[in-house]
Order: sequence, then C-alpha cells, then structure tokens
Amino acid sequence: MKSPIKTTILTDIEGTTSSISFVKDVLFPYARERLPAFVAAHGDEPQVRALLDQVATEHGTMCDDRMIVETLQGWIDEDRKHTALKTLQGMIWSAGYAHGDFTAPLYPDVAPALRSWHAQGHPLAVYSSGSVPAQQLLFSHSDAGDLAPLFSHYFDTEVGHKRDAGSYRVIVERLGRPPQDIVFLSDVVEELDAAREAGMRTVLLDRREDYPQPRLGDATHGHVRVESFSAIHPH
Ligand SMILES: CSCCC(=O)C(=O)COP(=O)(O)O
Ligand SMILES: [Mg+2]
Repeated sequence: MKSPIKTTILTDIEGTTSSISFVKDVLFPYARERLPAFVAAHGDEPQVRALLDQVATEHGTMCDDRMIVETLQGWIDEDRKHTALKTLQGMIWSAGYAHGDFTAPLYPDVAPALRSWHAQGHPLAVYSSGSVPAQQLLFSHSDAGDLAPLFSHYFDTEVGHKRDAGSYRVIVERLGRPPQDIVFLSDVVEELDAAREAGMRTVLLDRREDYPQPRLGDATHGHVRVESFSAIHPH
C-alpha cells in the first residue's frame, strides 16, 4: 500500500521554538556589543565588505565604518529584519556559540515534538528572519542537543519578508509540495495570514511566557491556536 504523504512542518523560531527573551536579551545585545570589533577585524573580507556596502548605500550619505556600525546598531535596536544585518549577526553569533558564550534554549515541548515528527516521517523546515547559518547554529547548539539534522530545508529573508504571501509561495515551490500539505507554525498572526494566503495551513503558537494575555476570539485571525508543540498532531 502506498504510504500517505506526510504534512511538512515549517516553523518560525523567535516566539515559536525559542523565547523572545533569548533573541532580544541574549543574541541581539551580543551582536550589538561586538559589531565594532567585528567590523574592524573583518571589514576587509569581501563578503563582509559587500554587506557593509549595502548598509552604506541604504544609509544614503557618504558613510565610514563607524557610521555603518552605528546604523547597524540602530537597526538592532529597532529589530529591523534587514538581510545584511541578519547575515552579519549570524557571523558574530557563530563565534559566540563556538566560544561557549551561550547555547540556545528551546521551549521544553519543542525538541520532543520535532524528534517525534521526524521519526514519523514528517519533513521539517525552518523559516526565520535570522539568516540560514544563524538558524543552523541555533538548532545545532540547542540545550536539547544537535537538532539541525532533523531539518531538510532552511529559509530566511532571501525568499522575501515573513509578512508577504509571495515569500510563502517561493517556499512552496522550493519544498515541492502542495501548499495544503504544509503547516506553518508562528507566534505572529500577520505571518500566518501571509502563509494562509499562499495556501498553507497555519497554527498560532500562543506562548504564555511571551504573550501573557492569551490571544482568543478575533485576535487569532481564525488560525488554529495552541500553547505548546505537544498539542500539534500533524497527519
Ligand atoms: C536564527 S535565530 C535569530 C532570530 C532573529 O534574528 C530574528 O530576527 C527572529 O526572527 P523570527 O523570524 O525567528 O521571529
Ligand atoms: Mg516569531
């Protein structure tokens, strides 16, 4: 008998697998503080220079490295999901993980669910504003061990922004699955709205730690709402 197609699970990171506080209070300050030294040490490397030049172009005026660093630090403070910033942050976090300055905490329900879904044959993928290398670092240095091999695909803002339906259409194309066979997990209703517009199924993660007021009724925008991965049973 032909085995049924298993739902592909596409997950967000911040507020879905990992607390907002880990990203905002650990990762972002770590990158912010080390940006000046990182740019001084690596600013002449072609890949880093190209990213810094993108920032300078966007800044609009003649910009030296000090101004570029200040611009990037301002973007970190604003939580801008800019692809060049996210790539540079990932490079700085790489050293942080390598030096053991931090590991990546996951909500306690996440690793058991990911392992179980993987064992059942569900393809797993990530879509986060953090760069693909940053996503891989996070899952390979999780408090629950190396989970990176569980995922077959990683997507970042190279496919587009998370609130644009077009980004999810690109992901559908790259996953090679019908959109209705993909379920997107996120804590942000605007992201879920965009995924639903592209035809995906959606689940709102409503984490009590990050969202003390439960989002009920109209606030869920009609998305299935759960508080834990353990309440998700894909087929
Ligand atoms: C890859 S971990 C860092 C996450 C990050 O930089 C970020 O901006 C969070 O975005 P998400 O799309 O995971 O909510
Ligand atoms: Mg999120």
